[in-house]
Amino acid sequence: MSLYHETASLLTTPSPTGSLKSRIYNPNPPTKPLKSPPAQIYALAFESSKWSPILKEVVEHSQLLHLERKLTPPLAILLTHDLLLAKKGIALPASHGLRVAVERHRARLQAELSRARVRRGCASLEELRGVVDGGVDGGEVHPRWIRVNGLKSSVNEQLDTTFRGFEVVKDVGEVMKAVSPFTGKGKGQGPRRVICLDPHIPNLIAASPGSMDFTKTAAYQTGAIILQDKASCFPAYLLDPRPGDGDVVDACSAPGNKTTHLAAILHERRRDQQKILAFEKDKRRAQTLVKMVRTAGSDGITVVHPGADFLKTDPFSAEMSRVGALLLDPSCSGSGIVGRDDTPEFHLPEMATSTGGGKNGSERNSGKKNLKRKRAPSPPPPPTAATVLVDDDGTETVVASEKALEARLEALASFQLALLQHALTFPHATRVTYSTCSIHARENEHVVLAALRWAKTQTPSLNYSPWRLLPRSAQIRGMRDWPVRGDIDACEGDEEAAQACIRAQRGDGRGTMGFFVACFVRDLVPGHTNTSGSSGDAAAIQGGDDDGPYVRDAEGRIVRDEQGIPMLKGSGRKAVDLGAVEGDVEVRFGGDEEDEEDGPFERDSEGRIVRGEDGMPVLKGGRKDDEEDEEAGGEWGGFED
Ligand SMILES: C[S@@+](CC[C@H](N)C(=O)[O-])C[C@H]1O[C@@H](n2cnc3c(N)ncnc32)[C@H](O)[C@@H]1O
Repeated sequence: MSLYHETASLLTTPSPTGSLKSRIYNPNPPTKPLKSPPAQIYALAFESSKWSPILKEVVEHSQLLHLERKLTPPLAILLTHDLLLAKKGIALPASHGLRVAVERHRARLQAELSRARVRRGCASLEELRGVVDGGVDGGEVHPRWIRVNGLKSSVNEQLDTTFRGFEVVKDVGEVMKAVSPFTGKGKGQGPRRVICLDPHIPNLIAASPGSMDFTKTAAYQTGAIILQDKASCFPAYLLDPRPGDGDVVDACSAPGNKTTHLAAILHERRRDQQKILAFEKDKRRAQTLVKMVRTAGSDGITVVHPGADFLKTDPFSAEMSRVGALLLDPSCSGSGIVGRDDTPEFHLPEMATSTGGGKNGSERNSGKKNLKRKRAPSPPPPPTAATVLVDDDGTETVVASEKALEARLEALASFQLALLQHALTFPHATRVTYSTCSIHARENEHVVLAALRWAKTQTPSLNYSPWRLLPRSAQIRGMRDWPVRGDIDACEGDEEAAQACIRAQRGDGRGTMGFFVACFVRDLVPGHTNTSGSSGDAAAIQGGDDDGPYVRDAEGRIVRDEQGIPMLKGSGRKAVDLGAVEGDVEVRFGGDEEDEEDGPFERDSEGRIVRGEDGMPVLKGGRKDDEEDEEAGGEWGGFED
């Protein structure tokens, strides 16, 4: 059986179980071994399915099935695909009957493809490829998310170069609507090139699918832009590493989207003295990570540990002694990933069409022989989550029943919990994000709650308060504003925990993949020293960092002792001895910062206090702190930075 017959039979199996990949590589129940290379069958099946809405028109309008009686509808699509779109053409000997049957209609098929392209308003085949790759034909409309890499470029620079000529619209809904060379407004006008700047994640842009093949741009090839789903940007942004956090661990790093995002965040906040320690267990994937880190220009601040199992790291080793924040994004079921388990529908040409054939064509098509020809089986229904799991490392597991799915999720959840527990044992860590691209509560809220329960008894520390979830109100602004939160039932009715958890859902109009993230935090107990961030502390003591010289808790509030005295970073000293003079500390009069959600001072979008040119904090309402001091006339209100 040829490659084409095997692929046709695979694509037309009635009621298939599992995704296309699993049916080729790991069929359940087992089928006869394939004669053609599985990778070749997969590529042909996937690509032809993707193009099949267009190829269906080409085959129908060219009358191919009526002119070549030995072709079946699936064979016609597969062979036409390779003839018109594959680099090497039809993979059969030149004299093979099927190849000859299709090649003799090359000109006619080519002309029909050009017509189909023009009908879609595309000026070139490349443009049409962009539309098809963007999932417009048959797939779910999903924007192309592009993160501008602050280590290499800026949003303004990219707007002037890569996105020159793009229309800037106000939200992602408009971006998603702009894909309509087939439907709606853009019909017949070619794909509109539309972008919007994301309101939640800095430096993130959503572009209309099919507007451009960004992988071919100089910006992508030089690491100035990175293609990364919006939801996948949540963990590094939510982790929000601060100067006092010292080094940051990325526990499960490859391919490196979040590692490079962390690096960009540290760089933008001028925290290059902090290092990222990136672990990746899989050696092959670690190579991709190394490449990505280099291309993104993050190699200066990232130490990659290729082939290293995070579970085997010693949190008490010298290398880890400065680690104050960890990002944990372990392997998961991948159930939230867009386009992973969705094989595009395989569209088949109609047998008895007269389209484009005129009267003669219809008459010719009505012959007895034609009527006898077997009807093509209907296209396979898409696989369901209950039949296949494609994890985010690309591993597929066919699960034949709900019970098997449960067992698989259970196994993943225990592995995820073990990694999370390990992260929570780092002696100087005060922030840990846990994320998955899974939609299952079993891998998300349940793991988080189990880790919190475990941490209460297993990680007691004299230096730190117990681990807790960073509440929504204390999250960095974009994350606080993001409306999709954790599942309240999965959080056992705990509204606060559900609000602290962040979810993203596929297909809800916000243009993201399915995702989950939560941040664990704990505070340094007053009087104790966090030794994790010596570099950050040094800067803080000299007054050189951006959140002042005092120890702050995970929510940015100044930590005070029982008498209300702020603790100085690094030294564990009190900021001032009440019996002594104010000296080098700044004394603030007026309301206590804890009276308000984020204190009395103006803060920027990242929660940092805004200061005037002289370095004085600007009070809400526009006055500087020293002006307030004079006006307040000496009423004691504690210290502020
Ligand atoms: C979800 S992917 C990480 C994606 C990555 N954070 C990104 O944004 O590009 C999970 C990765 O964790 C790796 N991994 C799994 N178990 C690990 C372990 N025990 N230690 C280190 N890496 C591990 C897998 O090989 C896989 O590359």
